[in-house]
Amino acid sequence: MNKNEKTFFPLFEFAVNRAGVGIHAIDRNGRTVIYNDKMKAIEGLELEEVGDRSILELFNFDQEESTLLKVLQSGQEQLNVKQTYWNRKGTEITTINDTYPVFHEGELIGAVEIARDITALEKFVLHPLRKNSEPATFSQIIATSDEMKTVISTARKAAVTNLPVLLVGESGTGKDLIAESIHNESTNSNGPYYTFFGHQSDATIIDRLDEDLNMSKPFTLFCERIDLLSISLQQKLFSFLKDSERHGRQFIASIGDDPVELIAKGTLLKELYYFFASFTIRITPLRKRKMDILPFVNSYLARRKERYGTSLEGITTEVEQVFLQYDWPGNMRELEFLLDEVSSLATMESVITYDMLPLHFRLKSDSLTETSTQATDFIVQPEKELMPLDRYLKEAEEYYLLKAMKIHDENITKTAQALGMSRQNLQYRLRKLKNGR
Ligand SMILES: Nc1ncnc2c1ncn2[C@@H]1O[C@H](COP(=O)(O)OP(=O)(O)OP(=O)(O)O)[C@@H](O)[C@H]1O
Repeated sequence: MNKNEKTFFPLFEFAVNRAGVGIHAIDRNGRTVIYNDKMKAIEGLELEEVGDRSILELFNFDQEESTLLKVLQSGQEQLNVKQTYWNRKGTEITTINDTYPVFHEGELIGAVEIARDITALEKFVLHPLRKNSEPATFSQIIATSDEMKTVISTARKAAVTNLPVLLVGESGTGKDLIAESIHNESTNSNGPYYTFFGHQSDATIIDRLDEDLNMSKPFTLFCERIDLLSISLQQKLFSFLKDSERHGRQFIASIGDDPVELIAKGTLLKELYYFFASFTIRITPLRKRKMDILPFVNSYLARRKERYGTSLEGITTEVEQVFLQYDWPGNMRELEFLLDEVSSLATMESVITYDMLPLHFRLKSDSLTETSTQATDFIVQPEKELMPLDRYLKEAEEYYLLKAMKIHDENITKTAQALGMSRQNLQYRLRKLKNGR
């Protein structure tokens, strides 16, 4: 570094770290030379971990997977590439990336990626329709158990009264679906339905609520997981709600745990709780109302058959037993994802058999059943149909990594050591498996 560069380096460093976008630059050998604070926040990595290593080594990317490397190889910029992924803290992040090759005196010297975190914007969206393109209504909600029947009848009352509603339940229990059903069956159903996402919102979004919502009337605002907002943002949201209460406006909120406990822990503002508490609806976790599992499976398969003409119609008794014994920590969402995964791989089968369940699920439900999945599953058996090599390798890797993690009490450092790889590499692979699911 010459004298000029030395003097200005702290200025460059300061500016790069204060930038509101993530910046990641690599030199021509793929080594990281800039990795700013915003990028760390987005990707959940520390600079020390990125260090002087090439990103290939760090993440063990396939060459095609890294935009930075692709740009380095092709010398062509790639603009507006949207990516959604879970960083290693398990947070879902959506970014828009621009990646540029950098030339100096006609020679390619590296590449720079600029990432804009648009998670909050992406999530603050008008939600007129759900993923299945039909407006959610109570009739789509599976409610065979007494617990769910009570939930539905209370929610129907809430739809009529227009009073604020608080939905309490673990992740994946259907709070979102119920909130939207309340909207669609209320007198507000002709107005828009907005979702405000607690886990990715900031003060700007609350200001935008003020600007955007005060123009429309009537509307429903669903504040999802308010317990994930900081207390100061909860205060800001509370002031907005208090000032916006008018006829024709329905406010619904959800929280992930018992409100009394959340208030005691200091993660839920008492005033905000009281604002919503007039109709508090508690949704029991799926493990305590297993009666709803099989009706959900049947309804899912029937919907899929009707929509895509798929051949799957049911599950074997063995799979039924596994489903009924498993605890479903991710509730209906976990069951739905599992069925999505199985159905997308099915071809002509009409019944879901135990062998069709993905390995990660069979491993989790292993201890619950006699038919556990063992390493022998990876031995080629003449009576079984061969699976494509890439799927076999993926499943074998998943089996091996999860087993290794289990042996080392889920400790990343110890497992990585035992497997002879870096922590980052192991974390990257686990994250990739999770995203792949
Ligand atoms: N009783 C049910 N009947 C039919 N589908 C359901 C039911 N419960 C949940 N689902 C489906 O499961 C998935 C997850 O539900 P939803 O997003 O409403 O959960 P949530 O409680 O809002 O989760 P989070 O707290 O993580 O936002 C959705 O696709 C939803 O349609």
